[in-house]
Amino acid sequence: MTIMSELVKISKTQFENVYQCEFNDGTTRLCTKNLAPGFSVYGERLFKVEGIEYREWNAFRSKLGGAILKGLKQNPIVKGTKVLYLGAASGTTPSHISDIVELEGKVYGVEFSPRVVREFLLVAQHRPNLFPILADARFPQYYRTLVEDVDVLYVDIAQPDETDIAIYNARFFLKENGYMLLAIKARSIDVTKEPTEIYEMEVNKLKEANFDVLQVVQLDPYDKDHAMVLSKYKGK
Ligand SMILES: C[S@@+](CC[C@H](N)C(=O)[O-])C[C@H]1O[C@@H](n2cnc3c(N)ncnc32)[C@H](O)[C@@H]1O
Repeated sequence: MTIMSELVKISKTQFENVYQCEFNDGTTRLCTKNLAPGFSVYGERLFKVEGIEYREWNAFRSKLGGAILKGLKQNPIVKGTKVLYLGAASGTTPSHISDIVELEGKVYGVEFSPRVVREFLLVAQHRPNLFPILADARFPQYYRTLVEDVDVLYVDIAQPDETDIAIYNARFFLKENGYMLLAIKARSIDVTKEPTEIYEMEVNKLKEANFDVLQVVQLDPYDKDHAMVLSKYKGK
């Protein structure tokens, strides 16, 4: 475990269970309380304050972290939230969500690459609220018996038809008035169009599928040509 000696101050942010850490070199970082003390997931720094261990949350490695720093107005993920996460990869962002929802919440992480899921399983070993599922998000019927209805659907699969896949999963699992966080990678959808044009196209798909779009946060410089769309599901 790496203990940081130069941490000078830790303070709450407007978001539950998300903190701001200040270091003596003048830098600030987001951080979360480590639900799995002693374990770093992606090489992030760990440090203890008054007996509680925190983890640095690198916004260059996590689009939710980037969205928070770029002005996300509301984070629907709080203590106790049940989340279905599509595109969990090796668990970087899911691990911070696992910290935020604490043991009262659950994070079901769907990932279709077996190699990556093996790493995700190691992360989940120390986190009882994290449930890895090896499956293709295009076919929610294969994991419908493993996942309950959720408060939040988080989607980060960088596929050209990602928004359609997200909407399809929402119909299976997202509670009425539940929230969706959709990370859009403009270049996966159409390299010939301006990113803002693509965000608008995807937002229109959400509106047609009965979502209220609450905010579109552009993630540059943390993720170039990406946006995070926060929306609320009005039901089937
Ligand atoms: C950009 S990465 C996700 C990073 C991760 N969300 C994080 O912040 O830690 C996208 C992931 O989605 C996965 N993926 C892409 N298409 C998928 C699909 N149809 N079903 C499940 N996973 C998929 C890829 O294998 C990849 O690991």
